[in-house]
Amino acid sequence: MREAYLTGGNESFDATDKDIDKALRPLSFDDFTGQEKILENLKVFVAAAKQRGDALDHVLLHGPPGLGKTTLSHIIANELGSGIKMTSGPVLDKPSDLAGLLTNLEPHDVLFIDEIHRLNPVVEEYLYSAMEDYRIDIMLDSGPNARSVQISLSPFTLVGATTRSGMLTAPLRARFGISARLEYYDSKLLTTIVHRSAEILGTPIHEDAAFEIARRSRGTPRIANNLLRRTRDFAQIKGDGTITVDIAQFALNALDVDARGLDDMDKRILTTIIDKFKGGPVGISTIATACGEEGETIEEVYEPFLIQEGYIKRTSRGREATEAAYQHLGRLLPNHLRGNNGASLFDEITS
Ligand SMILES: Nc1ncnc2c1ncn2[C@@H]1O[C@H](COP(=O)(O)OP(=O)(O)OP(=O)(O)O)[C@@H](O)[C@H]1O
Ligand SMILES: [Mg+2]
Repeated sequence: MREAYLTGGNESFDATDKDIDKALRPLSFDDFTGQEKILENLKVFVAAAKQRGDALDHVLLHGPPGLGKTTLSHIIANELGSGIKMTSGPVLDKPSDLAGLLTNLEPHDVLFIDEIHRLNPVVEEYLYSAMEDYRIDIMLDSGPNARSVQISLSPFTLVGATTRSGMLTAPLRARFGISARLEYYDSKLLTTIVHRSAEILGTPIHEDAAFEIARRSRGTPRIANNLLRRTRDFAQIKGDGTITVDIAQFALNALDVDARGLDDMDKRILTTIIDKFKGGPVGISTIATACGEEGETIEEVYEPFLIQEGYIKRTSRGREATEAAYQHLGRLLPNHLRGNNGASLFDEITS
C-alpha cells in the first residue's frame, strides 16, 4: 500500500481518504514519532516477551482521540510478529461474541478492543478469566440442564484503547500489566510527522509551512495529517503543488483553524464560559448544553487540550477561563484576573 504512494504516479489522486489514512500509518516502533517514554518501555516489554516465548502482558492505551492508540496497537502486533484481531466495546454485545473471537486467536496474537470503557458488564466479566488464566467458562443450556464448560485459549495479548480511562472498572483496569497514557505532541514532533506524511504523499513542503501546519494541529497527529491533506489541495489548485508557508496560512485560514490551532468548538466553549458565565466557574454539563455538544465529548475531546494549553482551569466548583483565554479571544480581563496582571506590570516597572 505504502509503496504505491512512495513510487508516485497518479494512484495517489484516486485514493480515498481512508486509503491515505492507511498509507500514513506508521508500521514499526522506529517509524513512530514521539511518545518516547511509552515506546522505550514497550520495546523492552516486547523484546522480553519474545525472548521468553511468552505472550506480551495486556496493554491499556489511553488518551485523547487521534494521538496514536490504534496505530500503536498495530505496531505492537507487527513487532511481536503476531496477528491482530480488532473489535470494539459496544460491538461485543453478548459473551458468545467475545468467545468467538477469543477461541480463534493463535498463540501470542493481539486482540484489540477499542472503546473498551463501553463493554457490556456481562461480557467484561468473561474477559476477566480470559485475561488472567487464558480460559473462559461457557454456559451450555439453561434451567436444570445448565452446565458450564471450560475452554482453554491460546496465550494472547489484549490491547485495550480508551479515551476515558476514568470510566474503566477497577477489576478490568487491574488486569492490564502495562498501562500507557498518550500525551499531546509538541509542534516540533508534529513538524516531523507532517514532513513524513508529505513525503509519503509525494507533496513537496517547505520547512516553515510544515511548522505552520504542526503548530495549528491541536497537538494531534490525526489533525496534522488532515490539515496537510487539505493544504495539499490548496497547493495543487492555487499554487504549483508545493506547500509554501503562504499557501499553508491561506489554507488554514480558509479552514477556520485559528493561529493557536483552536477550532470552532474550542472557541465556542471559551466564549460560552467568558460571555455567558462571566468566566466561570461553571459545570461541564451547563457548558455542554450552552454549546450544543455532549458533555462527554467536551470532557474527552476538547477540555484536555484547552487545559493543557492553559485556557481553562478545572476547579472544585467547575471550569474557569484563564487570562490566556480572555487574551486569545480579545476580551477585556475581569477584575479578579486584572489584579494579577497589574502586579506583574508593577514588577516590571520597578525592576
Ligand atoms: N506518532 C505518530 N506518528 C505518525 N503518525 C501518527 C502518529 N500517531 C498517530 N498518527 C497518525 O494519526 C492518525 C490517528 O491515529 P490513531 O488512529 O492511531 O489514533 P487513536 O488514538 O486511535 O484515535 P481514536 O481515539 O480516535 O481512535 C493515524 O492515521 C496515524 O497515521
Ligand atoms: Mg483509534
